[in-house]
Amino acid sequence: MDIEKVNSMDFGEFVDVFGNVIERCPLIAAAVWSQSPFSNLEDLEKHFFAFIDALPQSGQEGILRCHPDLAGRELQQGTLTAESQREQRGAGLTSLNADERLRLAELNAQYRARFGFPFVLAARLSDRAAVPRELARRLHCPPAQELRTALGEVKKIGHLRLADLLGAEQT
Ligand SMILES: NC(=O)NC1=NC(=O)NC1=O
Repeated sequence: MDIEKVNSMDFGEFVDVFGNVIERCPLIAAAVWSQSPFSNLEDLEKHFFAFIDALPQSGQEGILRCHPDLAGRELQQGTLTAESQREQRGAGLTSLNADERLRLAELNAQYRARFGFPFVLAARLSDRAAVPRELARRLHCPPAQELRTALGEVKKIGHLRLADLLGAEQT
């Protein structure tokens, strides 16, 4: 898909295509559409990220809370979005043994209890060994710093999802 195609989309098409660039936050795509036309992928991405950066902390934490846990209940129940399912499978999180799954569940619970939002990491850039290690490390970060780190991961996930969408059908 090229940027001309994106710029030709009406509101409904745009949100259909880009509504899950930020996990379960179609509002962001709905807001970004009004910034059309976009000069390229970087410009489109810049508007997604600017929306996130302009939110109050409650809104930014809300975005994090829209993310399913890594290797959590939704993965077990098969209720993940298609993108999230692909990302978590790609990181090997669908083939954890019982011990690995339990450890991740414990770490996720500790993290959420400390920060009030779930641990978010770009799974496609990680793997089954690195996820618990990174979670354990970030668990000790100061809350203000951890919010910034987690939002950085949301942007990495968004960047990869946008690249998939715009890179798709590239001949
Ligand atoms: N809590 C999370 O980090 N969730 C996720 N990271 C991804 O890359 N995909 C997800 O669903």
